[in-house]
Amino acid sequence: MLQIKGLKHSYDGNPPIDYPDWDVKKGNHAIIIGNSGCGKTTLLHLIGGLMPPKEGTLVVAGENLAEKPKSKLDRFRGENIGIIFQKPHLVKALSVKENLMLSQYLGQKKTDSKRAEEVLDSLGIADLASRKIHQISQGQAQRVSIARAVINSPALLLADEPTASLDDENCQKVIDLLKSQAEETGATLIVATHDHRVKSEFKNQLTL
Ligand SMILES: Nc1ncnc2c1ncn2[C@@H]1O[C@H](COP(=O)(O)OP(=O)(O)OP(=O)(O)O)[C@@H](O)[C@H]1O
Repeated sequence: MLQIKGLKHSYDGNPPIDYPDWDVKKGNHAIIIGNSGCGKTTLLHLIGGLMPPKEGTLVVAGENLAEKPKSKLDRFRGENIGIIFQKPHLVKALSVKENLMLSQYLGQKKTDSKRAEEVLDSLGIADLASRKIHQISQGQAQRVSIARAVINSPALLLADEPTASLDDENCQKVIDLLKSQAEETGATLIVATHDHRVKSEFKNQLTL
C-alpha cells in the first residue's frame, strides 16, 4: 500500500527532513512516532498527496505520487485516502451529516444520506446528525472527523495526533475506533503521533 524510498522534504530556509525507507502492506496498521517537530505531520501530508515530494520515491496504492499532476492528485486523494487532521476543520455552516455528504461529493461519490447515517451510527454519534458544528463538543467533533474520513471507504486512512489531548480512557477508545473502522473496510491505517501510550498498539512502527 505504501513504499517510501530516499524521501526528503525541506521547507524554505529549514534544514531538510530525511525520512527512513518504509513499507506498509495493504490492510496493515502502522504508526509514525517521534517528538514534536521531527516531521510527522509533514510525512503524513506527503503520503496524503497534500504536497509533492521534493526528493525520493513515494508510492501509495501502486501510484508514484511524484509523477502525478496536482489535478490528478486531488482526485486520487478523494478516491483513495481519508485524512483525520490534528484539528477537525469541519464546515461550520453545515450540519454533521451535511459535512459527511460534502465529503462524498468532493470524493466524486454519490451523496448518500443513509450511508452517512450508518457511519455516524457506527461511531456512536447518530444522534448528532442534524446538529450544527458549533453545537457539538470537541470530542464529538473528533468522531465526526473520523466519520468524514471513512465515509468514502478509503483504501488508506491517515490520522494525525488523534489522541493528543485525550485522557487514557478516551485515548484507547479513539484507537479502537480507528482500528475497527479500518478493519471494516480492509483499509490500511497510519497514525502519526508523539503519544507513547499508543505505541504498543501497532507492530509496524516508523520512528523519526
Ligand atoms: N509550512 C512550514 N514552513 C516552514 N517550516 C515548517 C512548516 N511546517 C512545518 N515546518 C517545520 O518542519 C518541521 C517538521 O514539522 P512537522 O509539523 O512535520 O512536525 P511534527 O513532528 O508533526 O510536529 P508536532 O508533533 O509538533 O505536530 C518543524 O521543524 C517545523 O517547524
